[in-house]
Amino acid sequence: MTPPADHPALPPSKIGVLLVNLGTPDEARAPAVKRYLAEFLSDRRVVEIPPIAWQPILRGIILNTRPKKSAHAYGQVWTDEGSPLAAVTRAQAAALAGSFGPDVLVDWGMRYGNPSIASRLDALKAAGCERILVAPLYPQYCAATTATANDKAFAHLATLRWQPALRTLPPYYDDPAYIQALKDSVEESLARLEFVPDAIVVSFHGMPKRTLELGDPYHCHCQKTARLLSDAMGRELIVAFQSRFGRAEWLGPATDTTLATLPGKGVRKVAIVAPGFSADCVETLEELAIRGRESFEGAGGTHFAYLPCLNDTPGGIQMLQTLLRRELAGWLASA
Ligand SMILES: C=CC1=C(C)c2cc3[nH]c(cc4nc(cc5[nH]c(cc1n2)c(C)c5CCC(=O)O)C(CCC(=O)O)=C4C)c(C)c3C=C
Ligand SMILES: [Fe+2]
Ligand SMILES: [Fe+2]
Repeated sequence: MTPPADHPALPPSKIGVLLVNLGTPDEARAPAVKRYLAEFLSDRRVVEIPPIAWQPILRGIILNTRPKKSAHAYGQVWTDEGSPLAAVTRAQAAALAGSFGPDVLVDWGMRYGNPSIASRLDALKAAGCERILVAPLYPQYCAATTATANDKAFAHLATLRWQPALRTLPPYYDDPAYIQALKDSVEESLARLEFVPDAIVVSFHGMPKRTLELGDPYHCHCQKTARLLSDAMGRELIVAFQSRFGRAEWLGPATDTTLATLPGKGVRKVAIVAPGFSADCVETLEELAIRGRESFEGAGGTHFAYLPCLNDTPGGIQMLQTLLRRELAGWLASA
């Protein structure tokens, strides 16, 4: 039956999957980094200082000093496909395309910068997706990452007259598929090394300690991931937290201090892995693989290896397929 003119025909109903990661500058140059940091560090889920006190510090000091330093760090890891974080997230979406059948479209977006969550939700909706699974790619829940990604998606829905149905991917810090993928990836990377490490450091992104006291489960999620990985591998792992920012106390022990003290304790060969990052990025490739190595070797370490994230490896993609298929199951069954 032909619909009346004021009710245009819609494309057939589809399902969308939107992979979401943190975000990254458009270029490895200070002005682009400044734009990105201004948006990121103005998020009240990330910096929980009242704006009246924080914005003068951010605009008056941090955005005048940090972009240049960070742009240098980005410059050291930038690729032909752009920022590693964007390149890997794009590759993950491409590798997942078609995994769930022809009626499930897979796209990707960033919480800060481009492509924005709003623009990709609009694109999925325009392509006929009436149901969208938003998948923040953070294994460990944190209000500063998972919650703010979901907030942003729902805030965009608040602007729409005709909303798609939305669901979100829960954290997967203890999911057997995630732990198995990590174990396989770490063991494959270790097998390729030309040395046997005395110790393996597991480095998670840090957070202000106060967030743990306020009830954020992030620290517990990180510890559980590390314990399960340690059990699966049958060996001890050293847990540490990286990327400290600002003057407040952060979760510890700090990765840089840990790396600098290990040689003094007889650990001269080390491997380091960052299971909280679903994609390699400036925090892993520059902070760990470059500066971490400098700290360790500067303190007398002789062998250092950074083990890559799951990224778009076959094992990483298979793990994402398992997690996403589980969330899509109800929708696929009713399609
Ligand atoms: C208050 C500051 C910050 C908090 C809190 C924070 C939490 C947090 N971040 C990630 C993951 C990533 N962070 C990345 C970069 C990055 N993080 C901060 C600050 C905080 N992060 C800054 C200032 C930067 C930019 C780089 C720099 O200037 O040092 C990235 C990489 C982005 C990229 O472009 O490659 C990721 C990923 C998590 C998981 C987390 C809390 C659990
Ligand atoms: Fe961060
Ligand atoms: Fe960093």
